[in-house]
Amino acid sequence: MSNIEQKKVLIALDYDNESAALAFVSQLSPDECRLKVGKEMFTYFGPQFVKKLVDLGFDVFLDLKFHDIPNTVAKAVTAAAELGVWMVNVHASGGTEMMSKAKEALSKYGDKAPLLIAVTVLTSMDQAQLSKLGIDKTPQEQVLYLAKLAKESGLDGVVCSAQEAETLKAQLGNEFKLITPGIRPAGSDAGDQKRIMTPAKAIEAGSDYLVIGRPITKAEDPAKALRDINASIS
Ligand SMILES: O=C(O)c1cc(=O)[nH]c(=O)n1[C@@H]1O[C@H](COP(=O)(O)O)[C@@H](O)[C@H]1O
Repeated sequence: MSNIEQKKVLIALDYDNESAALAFVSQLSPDECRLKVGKEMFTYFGPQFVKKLVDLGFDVFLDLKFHDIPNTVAKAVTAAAELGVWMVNVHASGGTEMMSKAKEALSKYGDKAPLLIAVTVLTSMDQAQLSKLGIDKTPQEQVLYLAKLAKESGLDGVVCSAQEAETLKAQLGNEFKLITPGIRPAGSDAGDQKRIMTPAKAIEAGSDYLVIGRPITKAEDPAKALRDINASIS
């Protein structure tokens, strides 16, 4: 298995304890996965924690899902680029002006700019949840609609569920990256995730990267859980 194939897994480091997170990370190699830092760890441990992971040689996805006015988001993604992260995200529902301004702000980093990704419809949402927000489309239709806006705005890809991956690849092309959370190996607990798929099926459907948290971090042997998932998608 090549390193490129092995690095399709982005592990969601959703810990409330920095030492526990770092002890877990010490069992991993930057050749076998990338790491995602989200709102919980960033709020507890801040940019210093992100820097530690970057300094250990990991590609870091800073998952703060920025959603604000264009000026604020452009400055926030600039701060992410200064941290040296590999990927950063915004909510597509922040609009095309917000997304374009964020992309423009990263242009000065050239090859070193983080990938800029838009969240479409959260994988914890289903049709009933969308209807409650007054959105009359199916999750699939809404994801496609927002992903088209993200592409028009110059973004590098979207976060969606693997259930939409096939349609998005067909409509938006192979270069447009699909980052898919809601990944559950067969038999594992879905938890709060609604639109789920197994790692192998997600890759088959066209996912470029799999975001996986609890099925790895809460496993009895997390390093083995990662190895098993990598083996299942090789
Ligand atoms: O942007 C994300 O990473 C994200 C988007 C989304 O639609 N759904 C989603 O679950 N996520 C993140 O992906 C991770 C999934 O973790 P697990 O459900 O534990 O595998 C969490 O850190 C979520 O914040």
